[in-house]
Amino acid sequence: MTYRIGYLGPAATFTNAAVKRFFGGEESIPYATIPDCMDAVAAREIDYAVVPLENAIEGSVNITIDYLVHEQPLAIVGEIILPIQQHLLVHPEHAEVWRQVTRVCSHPHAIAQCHRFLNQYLRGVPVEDATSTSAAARLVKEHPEERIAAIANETAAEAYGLTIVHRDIHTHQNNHTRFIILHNDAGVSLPYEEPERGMKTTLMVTLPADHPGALYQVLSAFAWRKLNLSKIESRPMKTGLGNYFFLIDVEGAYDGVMLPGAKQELEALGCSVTLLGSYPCYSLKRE
Ligand SMILES: O=C(O)C(=O)C[C@]1(C(=O)O)C=C[C@@H](O)C=C1
Repeated sequence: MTYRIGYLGPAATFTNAAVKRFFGGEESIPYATIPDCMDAVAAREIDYAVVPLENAIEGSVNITIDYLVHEQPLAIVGEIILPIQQHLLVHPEHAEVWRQVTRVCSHPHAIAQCHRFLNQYLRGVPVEDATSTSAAARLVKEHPEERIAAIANETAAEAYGLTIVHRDIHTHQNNHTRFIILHNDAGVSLPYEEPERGMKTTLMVTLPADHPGALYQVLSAFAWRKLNLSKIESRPMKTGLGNYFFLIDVEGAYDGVMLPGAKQELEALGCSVTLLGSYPCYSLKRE
């Protein structure tokens, strides 16, 4: 059976690279935005959506977290980590004069990953957001009459016939992005090899009321069970200033007694706890 995998398009985004390398020969379908891609899973147009969640330099992709929590409650069924290399691309006609570009376009997360380069080499040049890195590359291809640069990957340069005029322009070299695989059914397991990075569980926790030590109590439910947290992040509930939920990543699968026990303890304290997924974690190597 072939699966249909949705990703943030057009072709040659980093998300597309993660899908191609992880899902191999499955059918992949581009969507213009992350929410579109998630809605398509909910509507059962596709089997899985792959969306970016966090970058090593720029941090969380808030739209992914917020849409998952507030709008489209899909299950996280897998994680893929991909090495990220950002390059500066221009139309071949402008390769010699790339320092004279009049604007730089890319996905906001990619722009943020390259601030040092932009400050050093293209200070003062207007920077414009695109829906993805490859959407920016496509724009450059479609407007040879304008001197536009895109920040994107090598595959985008090939796909849109652009010249890479500066390689590896991301500010910190150890650049990686975490992508999550979303599905309608939390019970589905990925039909792939054993994950080399083991299992992880993501919980969304809201506190009953703000009081001294509330977060400490939450953390202690994990601490005395020796459950290792790999990430904790607060995001606004969007119900008013000062109201937050916490996203907590715990090493290990949601099985046995420890993690379900921690969830029960938090609920006994009056917290609301939602299991967003318990899933295998894969890492792709630099090609
Ligand atoms: O625009 C792309 O190429 C994407 O796949 C999106 C995205 C992101 O949202 O973080 C993915 C990886 C990189 O960190 C930069 C951009």
